[in-house]
Amino acid sequence: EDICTVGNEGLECTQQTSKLLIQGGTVVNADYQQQADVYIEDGVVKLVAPNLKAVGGVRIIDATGKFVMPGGIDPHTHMEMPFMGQESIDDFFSGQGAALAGGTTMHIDFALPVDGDLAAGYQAWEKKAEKSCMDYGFHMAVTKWNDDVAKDMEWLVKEKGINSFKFFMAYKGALMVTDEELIQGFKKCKELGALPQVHAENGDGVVEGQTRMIELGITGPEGHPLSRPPVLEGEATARAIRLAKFVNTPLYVVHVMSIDALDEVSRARHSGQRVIGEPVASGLALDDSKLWDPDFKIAAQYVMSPPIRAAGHSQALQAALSSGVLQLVATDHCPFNSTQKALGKYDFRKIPNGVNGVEERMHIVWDTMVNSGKISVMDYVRVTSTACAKIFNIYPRKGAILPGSDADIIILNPNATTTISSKTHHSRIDTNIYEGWSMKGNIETTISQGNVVWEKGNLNVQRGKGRYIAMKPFGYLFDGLDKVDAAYLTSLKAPVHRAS
Ligand SMILES: NC(=O)NCCC(=O)O
Ligand SMILES: [Zn+2]
Ligand SMILES: [Zn+2]
Repeated sequence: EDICTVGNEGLECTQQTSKLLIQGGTVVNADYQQQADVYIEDGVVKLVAPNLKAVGGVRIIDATGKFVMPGGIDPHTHMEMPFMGQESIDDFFSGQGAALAGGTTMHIDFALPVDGDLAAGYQAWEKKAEKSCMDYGFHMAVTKWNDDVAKDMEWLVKEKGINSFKFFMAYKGALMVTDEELIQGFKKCKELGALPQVHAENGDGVVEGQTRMIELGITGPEGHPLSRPPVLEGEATARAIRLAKFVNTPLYVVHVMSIDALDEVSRARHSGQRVIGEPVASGLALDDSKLWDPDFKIAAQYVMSPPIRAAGHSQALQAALSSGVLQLVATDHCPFNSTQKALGKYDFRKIPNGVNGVEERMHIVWDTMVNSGKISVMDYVRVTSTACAKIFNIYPRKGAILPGSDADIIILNPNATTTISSKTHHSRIDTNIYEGWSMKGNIETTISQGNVVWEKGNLNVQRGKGRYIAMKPFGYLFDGLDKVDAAYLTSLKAPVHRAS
C-alpha cells in the first residue's frame, strides 16, 4: 500500500479525492478505542493503525485531540410521509442533508403501504428516495392483514432488502392494527426472519382520552399529552411484548417514551425475552413543560406520539440507556412546520404529530449522556450507530471503523461548542424543539461514502448519491429461536396422565 510509505505530500489534493487519511485522532468503535489513523480509499476504510503516512494524491485530515467515530445511524425517520392530512416537510434530500450536517450518515425510514398495499408503498418510497444524498434503508409498515399482505412481506424480505415491519397499535381509523392482525403479522415476521416493531399505545384508550379532554374543554396542545397518558403506552407495550412471547419472536419497541413502557421492556429483558427498546432524542432530553406554553406555535412543535412526558421520565430513560435496558437512540424525525401545526389551533387532535431530530440527535446524545458522565464514548458509538447496524444486520459494513467498512465517519471535537437553532439548522422545518440548546462538543466533519460532506460549517452533498442499503433477514436476534420452538413442541408431546 503506497499509504504506508514515508512522506506528507497529501496536502495538494483536492477535497473530494477518493483517498483520505484521518490523522492523530482517537478512533472509537463500540468495543475498542485507540490512538490511530484511518486510511480511506474509494469510499471504504482500508487501514486503521497508528502513524500512517500519506503520499501524493491523499488528502490529510488532522483529527488531533478529536474523536473519530462511525457516522450515526438513525433507525427511525419519516421523510415526506403523508400523515394526518399533511406531508412531513423534509424530503429525502433535505432531511438527509440535515442528517449529514449533524453527523448521521445513514437512516432507516418507515415506508407506508398505499391503501394497505405494501408493494405499492415500497415503490412509492423507492421513488421518493431517488433524490437521496446519503445511504438509507426502509422498514415497512403493516396496517391490515390478508393474503396479499403476507405475500408482499415475503417479496419485500426476499427480493427487496427489508428485514423489519412496523405495527401501529395507535392511530385508530388510520394505521392501527387489531391484536389479531398483530399476531398474524408477528407470525409472518418470525417465519421470514424479519423483526417486528411496534408503536405501542392503546389506540382505543387514546380516542377515549381525547374525547375526555374535549368534553372538559381542553382543546390546546396540552390536551395531547393529557389524552394519551403513560398508562396507555405501558399497556400496549406489555401487550405487544406478551404477544411476541406467545409467538416466540424478537420484538423492537419504537419510541419508548415513559417509565411505564420502559418497565415492561426491562421486565421482559430480565426474563430473557428478546426485546429491543428504542428511546428517541426528544424523549431522552426534554420534558412536556413546553406543551403548556401559552404561545400555540411554541407548544404545538412538541406534539408527537407517544407524547414527550413529564419531568422524571427522561431521567429514567437515560438511566436505562446507560445500564443497557434500552439499546439504541433514534429520533422519529417527522417534521411539520408551524403552518401545518396550526391546523390544530382549536383542536389538538388535528395537530400533525411529529418533531424534528435527525440533525440534532448526535449532539443531544453526546450532551445528555456523555457530557453528563452517564455513558462512555464507546457506548456513545454503540447507542448511536453500532447497535442499530447489528440489529438490522448491516454490521460491520455500517456501525464500525474497520478495514472493509463503509467510510461513513464523523470527527467530533469535544472542546468546541454547538448551539442549536432553527436559524442555522438544515432541515426545512421553521422551528426547532431544541432551540437555544448550547453544549460542549461539536461534530466538525462528516464523511459519507468516503467523501467529506460536512466541514467548517459547509454542507457539500449531491442529489442521487445516496444508496439503498439492502438488509438481510435472520439477524442475530433470530439465532436459537428454533431451539426454543423445538423445546416447546417436545413439552406438548409429554404424556398426559388423567384419572380414570
Ligand atoms: N411519532 C409521531 O408523532 N409521528 C410520526 C409517526 C409515528 O412514529 O408514530
Ligand atoms: Zn410511532
Ligand atoms: Zn415514527
